[in-house]
Amino acid sequence: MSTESRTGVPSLSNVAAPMVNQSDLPFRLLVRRYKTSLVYTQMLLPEKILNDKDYLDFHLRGLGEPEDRPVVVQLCGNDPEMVVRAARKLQTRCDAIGVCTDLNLGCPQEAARDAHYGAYLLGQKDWPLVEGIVSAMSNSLTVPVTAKLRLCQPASASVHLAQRLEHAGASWITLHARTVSARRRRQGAADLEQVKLLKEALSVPVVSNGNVRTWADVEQNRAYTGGGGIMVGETLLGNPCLFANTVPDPVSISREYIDICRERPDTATMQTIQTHVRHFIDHQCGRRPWFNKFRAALTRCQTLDNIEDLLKKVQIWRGRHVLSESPNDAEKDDEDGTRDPAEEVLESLSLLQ
Ligand SMILES: Cc1cc2nc3c(=O)[nH]c(=O)nc-3n(C[C@H](O)[C@H](O)[C@H](O)COP(=O)(O)O)c2cc1C
Repeated sequence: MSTESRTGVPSLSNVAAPMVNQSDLPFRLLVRRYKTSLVYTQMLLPEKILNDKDYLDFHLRGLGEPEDRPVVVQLCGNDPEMVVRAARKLQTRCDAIGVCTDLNLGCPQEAARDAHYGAYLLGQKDWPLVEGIVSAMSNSLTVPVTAKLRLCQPASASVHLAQRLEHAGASWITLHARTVSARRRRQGAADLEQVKLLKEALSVPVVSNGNVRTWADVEQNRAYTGGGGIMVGETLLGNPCLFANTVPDPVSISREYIDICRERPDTATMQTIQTHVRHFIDHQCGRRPWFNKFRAALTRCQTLDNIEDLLKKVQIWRGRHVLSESPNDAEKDDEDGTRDPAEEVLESLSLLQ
């Protein structure tokens, strides 16, 4: 069945993945400008949605406004009743609610393991619980319910879990086709054969996720897995224009993101904004000799104005690098005593050392 013909299911063709601290409203709005058809929020904690007003207010700010549609709110958790209660608070602000059985990253990885949610619900003994969550949600909510899985172990078991979730009411399934134990977390190729098998076995749409680095990967992934949706995480952080098959100027895209942050105050923390800008610049300039200096200065920025001043400096560094014969010349230029206005502004703010 095509995604378009299924009532209530948004277009799943080009999907921005849920990313803790990185799926903020300004980033969601940015990727939408560049042919991302559907955007997830970061994984939200039901208990905090229900009991922590500041947390709720922060994540509700701007959520589901007309420019932020279609959006999927992702919830984690292992208590069906609590997940449903939290989802009820959010369902008028989104187009679907997703359950996360795919969390395997840094610190939250330990949180997920300790609190027993995310990828730690993929073991067979927990399948009835995951089924119970999906079924409780699909019986109680007015919006479609969806689930995002990592590969089970053995990988072939993923099809059985996904079939059970389809019967429990999931309107589509996303498969991040790597296993939880994949050593370097999100590195390594995704097992697209498993995505293909899942598509053959399910009648609901399947979204393929994992290891897309370029537009060519998007096309190859779609062709190999038999068409349909592609979800991208890390690469969109560096290149938010991936789905438009464009590589943006890193300074321009940083400024565009910052402009959105100004238009939507208090929807992203300073740390989130710094991380986005670092990814944008890193994507194309991570090997430049000045990158570490930039990175250190970025962490010292305290305001959007500070970051914009730093971006002026980046433009100058990049210009020197492009004009210079070797990358080292850019460093030499930097040390030859030549002054420029942006540098003076930054030094007065103690952003450069
Ligand atoms: C910074 C970061 C935060 C993430 N947070 C979440 C999350 O909240 N929920 C989730 O299901 N997956 C999360 N993931 C996993 C991604 O959604 C995605 O499944 C994974 O990165 C693989 O896709 P990729 O290879 O395109 O990055 C996160 C990934 C990154 C890089």
